[in-house]
Amino acid sequence: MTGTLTEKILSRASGKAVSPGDVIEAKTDIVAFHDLTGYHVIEVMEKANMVKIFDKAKVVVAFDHLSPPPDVRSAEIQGNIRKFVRENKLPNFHDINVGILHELLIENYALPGQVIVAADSHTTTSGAVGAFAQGMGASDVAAAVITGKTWLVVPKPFKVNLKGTPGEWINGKDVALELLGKFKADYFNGMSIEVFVEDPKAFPMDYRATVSNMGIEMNADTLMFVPDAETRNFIKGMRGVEVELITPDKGANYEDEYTIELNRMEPLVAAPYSVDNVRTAREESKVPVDQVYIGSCTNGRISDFAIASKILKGKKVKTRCIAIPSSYEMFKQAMNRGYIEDLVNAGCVVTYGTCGPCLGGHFGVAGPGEVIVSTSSRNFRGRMGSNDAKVYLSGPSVAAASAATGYITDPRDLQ
Ligand SMILES: CC(C)[C@H](C(=O)O)[C@@H](O)C(=O)O
Ligand code: SF4
Repeated sequence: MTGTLTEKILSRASGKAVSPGDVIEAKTDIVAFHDLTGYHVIEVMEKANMVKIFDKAKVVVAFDHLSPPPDVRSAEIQGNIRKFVRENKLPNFHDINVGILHELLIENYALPGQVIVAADSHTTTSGAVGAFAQGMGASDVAAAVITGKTWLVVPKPFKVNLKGTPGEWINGKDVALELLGKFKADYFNGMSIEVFVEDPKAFPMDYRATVSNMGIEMNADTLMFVPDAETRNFIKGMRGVEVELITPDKGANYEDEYTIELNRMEPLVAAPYSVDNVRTAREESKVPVDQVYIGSCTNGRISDFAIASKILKGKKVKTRCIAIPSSYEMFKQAMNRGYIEDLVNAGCVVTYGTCGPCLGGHFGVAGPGEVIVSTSSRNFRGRMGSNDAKVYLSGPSVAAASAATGYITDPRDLQ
């Protein structure tokens, strides 16, 4: 039998040949939670009187949402989780100085062919390295922490082909927005998206992580890039290990497929209040902007900072601009390459490794009536603060260009 990537991974994890629609019990390779949901995961385990852990090495905990704690309640929650981590001797714990969970999973843990579940919807991000990664609620994650297993409905596979090479200002976000604009936010419900990249070098891991991250905005169960030379090089570069690549069989069956010609793409935005309200940045070029946010587990990686610094170096921002690399590692890389200095000199406020303004938590919450251009994942009403704020999602090139001019700006139109 020929299998898709989804079928091959889930067959391995469940110990039997699977097909779309099957309800299966799958072994989990990594189970993870963060401060905000970890609180509930632990509560579920304690209430059930089942505080045991299937494999301590396979549980990952990171502080990112309430981090560093903006209030007493958040500090208390983090304190309780630290205690749980200490008492259960969990080795893979990342306190406030490491970064956003999904970024840490890609940098340090996720491998092609794994099944990863975590108590956060953007767990799909690990699909970038070819893992079947799905976000789940706290109870399901608690069950996986205890048993090392989870139940799943095998999704229907959909194939996306990325052809050619993206232009200078195009990034993974534009591909995600293109898919959202074309198919809308609920089309991929019950499906897994498998992305085939024609030229592995043309679409690097950072871009892949952005697209996989937004897989959940497309309502897909997961969004995986078929592992290739880029996957191998990325993991070797980050962790010094060689990985085995798992790939779909030739002739595997997909529900449908869609091809994107990368060289024909233009910088896109998602206008308020929906991720699939997609337009070109040029169509929105009259909109004045109050604040720009460059960061989050969607677009806070080194290539995002490279683009932002290329645009803002030597300029002064005309909006408030907040820039947050998604992890300490990304911060250090951006610092060593001079990007942090460029952004600070341009007038940006920079910190690292927190969800911060992405979900209106802290570090730059949107005020009433304000217009925000953000590289993060969601733009529904109230997402980044006030219900009356308007959030436009974009990639880093449009975000940085908009900070430079004070209006939504396609970087090709910068003087
Ligand atoms: C708080 C958490 C449960 C949530 C998620 O699951 O995605 C958050 O990370 C988000 O991006 O909205
Ligand atoms: S950065 Fe935003 S999208 Fe990512 S986990 Fe944090 S709140 Fe969710």
